[in-house]
Amino acid sequence: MSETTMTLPGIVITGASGRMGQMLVRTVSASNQARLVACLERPGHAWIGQDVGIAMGGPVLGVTVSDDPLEAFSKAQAVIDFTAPQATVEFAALAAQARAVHVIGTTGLEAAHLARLSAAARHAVIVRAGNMSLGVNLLVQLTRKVAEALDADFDIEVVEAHHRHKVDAPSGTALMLGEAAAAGRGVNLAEVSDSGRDGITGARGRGRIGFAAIRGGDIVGEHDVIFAGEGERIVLRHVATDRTIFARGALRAALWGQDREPGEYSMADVLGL
Ligand SMILES: NC(=O)C1=CN([C@@H]2O[C@H](COP(=O)(O)OP(=O)(O)OC[C@H]3O[C@@H](n4cnc5c(N)ncnc54)[C@H](OP(=O)(O)O)[C@@H]3O)[C@@H](O)[C@H]2O)C=CC1
Ligand SMILES: O=C(O)C1=N[C@H](C(=O)O)C[C@H](O)C1
Repeated sequence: MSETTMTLPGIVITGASGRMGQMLVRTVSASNQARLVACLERPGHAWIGQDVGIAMGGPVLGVTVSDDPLEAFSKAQAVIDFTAPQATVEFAALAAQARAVHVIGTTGLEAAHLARLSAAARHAVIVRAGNMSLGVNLLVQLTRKVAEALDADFDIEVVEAHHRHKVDAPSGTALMLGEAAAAGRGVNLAEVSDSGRDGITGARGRGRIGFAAIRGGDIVGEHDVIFAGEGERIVLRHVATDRTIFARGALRAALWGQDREPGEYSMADVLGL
């Protein structure tokens, strides 16, 4: 490794065998702005002890998959984490201890998880977003603007579609879009949210923000924000066709977070939106 390469920020990928984990390993190892320094999986995982490139069915990458986060984080400047809520809060405490930037793509986080992330962010930088793509983060801004411009004569519905393996609903992106719509309207999402309608639900309430989720096949991620009025309808849409958009966003966040003050940041901060 050259001296210049050694000075690049070192990145750890958690959940390296996952759909996003593998995409992140490819993106970081191909980057000339960062170094892949460690890959993590849980104890007992079949990949532990193997070279991550070989485990992925490709060429040797020179990084052995480990189950020791503390040791991995101690040699890194950033941790990119697309795993599951419980794992993410545990990684946040360890990343803060190591003063490594923690980029969190994990969705399905509840209030108790978010409180633990806020505690960790007192000591280190956390960048978290339910969607790390440029397109969705622009869509969030557009949603807020359209919601600001229209009154409650326009019903707002967020419809999302994902692959059959997704475990949380509404998606993290749908919630970001719902929050943006609520902010545009000057209301609190928790007070107007309708999700999972089924049976005799009664007529739609004025001013509610609805969510619907589709799960099937290999859909990467699709989101519509519908503003439905009398005689017209506005639909804002984002369609993801390749997970590299999320991985590129996450790497950008990891680089952006270097030398920032401890705290909680979003992709809107990273992208300057
Ligand atoms: N913000 C964004 O832009 C995006 C966010 N996501 C989110 O990222 C997350 C992961 O998605 P995806 O890659 O599709 O999921 P996968 O299930 O494919 O991958 C998750 C990985 O995390 C590992 N993991 C889960 N729990 C633990 C744990 N307790 N300790 C260590 N490792 C653990 C899994 O290991 P094991 O198999 O052993 O359970 C697996 O390797 C989801 O929350 C998803 O919504 C996804 C795409 C974009
Ligand atoms: O689980 C996924 O796959 C995705 N999750 C994120 C979400 O919950 O919105 C982002 C993207 O849509 C893919």
